[in-house]
Amino acid sequence: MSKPESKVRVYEYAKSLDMSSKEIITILKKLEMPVNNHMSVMEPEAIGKVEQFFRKIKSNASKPASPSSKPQSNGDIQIKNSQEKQVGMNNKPQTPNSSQSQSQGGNRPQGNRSSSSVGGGQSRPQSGGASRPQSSGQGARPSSGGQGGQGARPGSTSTGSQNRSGGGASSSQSRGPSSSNSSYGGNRSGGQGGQGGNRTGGQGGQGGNRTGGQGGRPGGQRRSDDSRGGFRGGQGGRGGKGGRGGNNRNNQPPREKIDNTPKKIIVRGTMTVAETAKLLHKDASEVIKKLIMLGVMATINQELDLETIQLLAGDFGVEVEIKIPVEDDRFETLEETDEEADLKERPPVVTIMGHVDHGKTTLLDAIRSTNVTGGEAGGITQHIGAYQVEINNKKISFLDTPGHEAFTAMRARGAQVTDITIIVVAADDGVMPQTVEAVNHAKAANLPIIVAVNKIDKPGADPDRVKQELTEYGLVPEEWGGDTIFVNVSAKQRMGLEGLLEMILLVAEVNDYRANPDKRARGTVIEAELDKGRGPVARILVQHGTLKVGDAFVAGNCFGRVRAMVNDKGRRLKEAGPSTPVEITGLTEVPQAGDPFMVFEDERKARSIADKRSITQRESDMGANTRVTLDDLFKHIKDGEIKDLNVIIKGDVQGSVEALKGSLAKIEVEGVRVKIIHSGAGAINESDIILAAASNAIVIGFNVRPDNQAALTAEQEKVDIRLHRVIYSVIEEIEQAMKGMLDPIFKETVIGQAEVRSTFKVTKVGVIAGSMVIQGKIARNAEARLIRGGIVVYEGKIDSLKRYKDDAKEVSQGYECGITLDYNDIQEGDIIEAFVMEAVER
Ligand SMILES: Nc1nc2c(ncn2[C@@H]2O[C@H](COP(=O)(O)OP(=O)(O)OP(=O)(O)O)[C@@H](O)[C@H]2O)c(=O)[nH]1
Repeated sequence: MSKPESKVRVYEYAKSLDMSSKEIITILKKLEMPVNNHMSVMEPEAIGKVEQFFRKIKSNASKPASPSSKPQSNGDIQIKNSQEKQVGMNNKPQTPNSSQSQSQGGNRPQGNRSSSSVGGGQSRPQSGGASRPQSSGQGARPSSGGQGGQGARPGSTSTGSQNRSGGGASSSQSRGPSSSNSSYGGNRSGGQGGQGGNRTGGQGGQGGNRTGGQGGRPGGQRRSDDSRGGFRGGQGGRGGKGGRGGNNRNNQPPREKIDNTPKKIIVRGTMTVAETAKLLHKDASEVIKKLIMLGVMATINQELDLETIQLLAGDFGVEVEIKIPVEDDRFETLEETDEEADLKERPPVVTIMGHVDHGKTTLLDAIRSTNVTGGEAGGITQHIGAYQVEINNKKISFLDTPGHEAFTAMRARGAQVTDITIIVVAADDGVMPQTVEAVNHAKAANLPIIVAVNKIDKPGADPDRVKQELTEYGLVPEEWGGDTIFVNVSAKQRMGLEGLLEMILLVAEVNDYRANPDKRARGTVIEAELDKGRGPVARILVQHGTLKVGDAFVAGNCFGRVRAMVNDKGRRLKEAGPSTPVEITGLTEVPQAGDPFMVFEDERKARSIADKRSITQRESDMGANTRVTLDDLFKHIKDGEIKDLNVIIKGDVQGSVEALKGSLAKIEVEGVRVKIIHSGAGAINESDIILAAASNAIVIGFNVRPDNQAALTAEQEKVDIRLHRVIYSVIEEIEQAMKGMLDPIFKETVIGQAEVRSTFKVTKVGVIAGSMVIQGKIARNAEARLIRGGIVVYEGKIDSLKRYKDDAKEVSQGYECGITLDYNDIQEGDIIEAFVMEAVER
């Protein structure tokens, strides 16, 4: 049988190697072997040479894997044939076939057991070789097994070659024959087989060989497979099929492929080509080919998107079910419902706000230092953005960053970390603008408010006046029939602090703050920074579940694994439950304050979610704004998204603010009402913008302008600011917007600002403002407004613009100029803002 089998046609041989006939013909021609076309018969010699050629390539390649890939496959058919022959031939003598035989030799390996038994005895050579096999080192190395794989195909040979060397000795002893065979890689392989598979070999000479091929694989065990599939086996993986190998001998049809393609696969996200192939039960090379046919050039490690995976699977006739946990990458919106029984009481989280210098920091420090719990005394307190105190065996967590801007900025990012707010008001100073802002920020967040009337130790302290003033803002003390808790304290003298803490506990009790500690942790980043020594550090408030060292997590668009965790006393923790502030290391990047934090099952998952989040964020950054603007107000109203139009009003004087509030309250448009969430006199500041952003509000400026920072933040946060000088026009604009009837309008574009450095009175001309252009440019034909302390004191045309004595068309930033307006009350320090009106499409 050997003979017939040894005759293989080019196309068969090519097919067995997963190659094209053309490629084989090219190789044969290169090797100067006679060949006409794909039907040409390949004599053993030709096959041997081709295999040798592959072997050579292989041994030159640093990585055995790649080249082999194809070749190996060859093994399949051909080899089988060869094997079969081999079997028949077992005897080494047959060198001729050897080429194949060798290959087969490799194949045979499998023979070990089964076959071996058969031929075993006969093939001494190998057997011989075989025996030592292991010893042979190379073959021996299990790894060689891998090689064995290669061995299978051409590779096998190569292996073989090594083997030999390795087994050299042995082989040599084993006998020349094999060596002679060795001329073909195969032989050697046999030889090696000896070594590798040897053991097997031990039994049957040939067995040995075959083994050889795979032999590599220590496989004594695998033998079973091996036994069959020689080559394929060798080639790895396919070993399975190899099984047939065994049969081969019986001349069964060379390869009948068992189609184990799944009917359906479940896809949970993007996958690499290798992963997809595995899922489809296909060789990566097969998948890559298919992809090429689909017009996708991909490498084995390339990530395939869902669409491509679907296409690909469809091409293999496999149904795809996509199961992507969508909510995972927007985990902050994930609403987890816990069983009532799993909820345990948790400490309240408190934020302190108030007007500048009213004592927020002093109060925070006082509370912290007077309430170090016994167990933790002596710990070095450190700033981690929040801290916990204990009173009456109950804990309270304080956020350490006082100020409503920080609070609202977090809220604007979607973070709801606070349960209770404390508004600090100095008893000697009373309610000030930022007190009102703080109250409105707390109210906008729907949080309970406790008023701490501070500095009661001061001589001019008048707590009742504070109470009185706050009633105007809806905070009425209990003793006056309201429901707001007022506590008199002196942060400096540490008076009244316990009372304050007790009140916090009371509010907490009433509101019954609870969380489930027995699940994966979720929380919010309070602060984060890059520490030179420790890398990115994040201060987290755990809000649900329990965070443990070693947990993989996502924070914003960053991910990591909790390497170390310390609390505010500098103590290392292994785990942290709800309402606990902790500082963690183990992040890959620095997240932002307000970023949501959540634990995931492993780092891989965390990474993929972080990646998805950053992509989504980039997309939304590029996309349209999500804030309400007057221009699209009507659409929101129609869509039922808006029932209250949140508005912040800033005016030049309290009187005009009140007038405007009254007029806006009267606007009636079906189903919608104007809700003023904050108002005050003075320029529009950053705090207003942040509040607007957090509350989806528009800002109305009445005779005031945004300060620079506010303008910048408004642009970033896409907050709609409407500036007016006539109450009527405000009302009309809002009303029209609510009805969806805003006319196309002219939009004002500020082109520059100049600061008045000195003024000169010139008869008949008026006051000349000697100014420095501090931003943009001032143009002669632009309109101008004069701003003093954020308030617009005049608006009109620019009368004249001069550089030295000459009229100028425009003057750019960094240059001085003289400006006259049709208005003479110009003062040093005033800002002249130049603007033009441009028609904009709605
Ligand atoms: N007499 C007296 N002085 C106090 C009290 N609390 C704070 N102060 C003083 O008031 C000043 C301002 O206190 P801070 O705690 O810095 O005020 P703050 O509200 O944190 O100020 P900003 O951080 O600037 O917003 C400091 O000089 C404190 O010593 C108090 O209860 N009594």
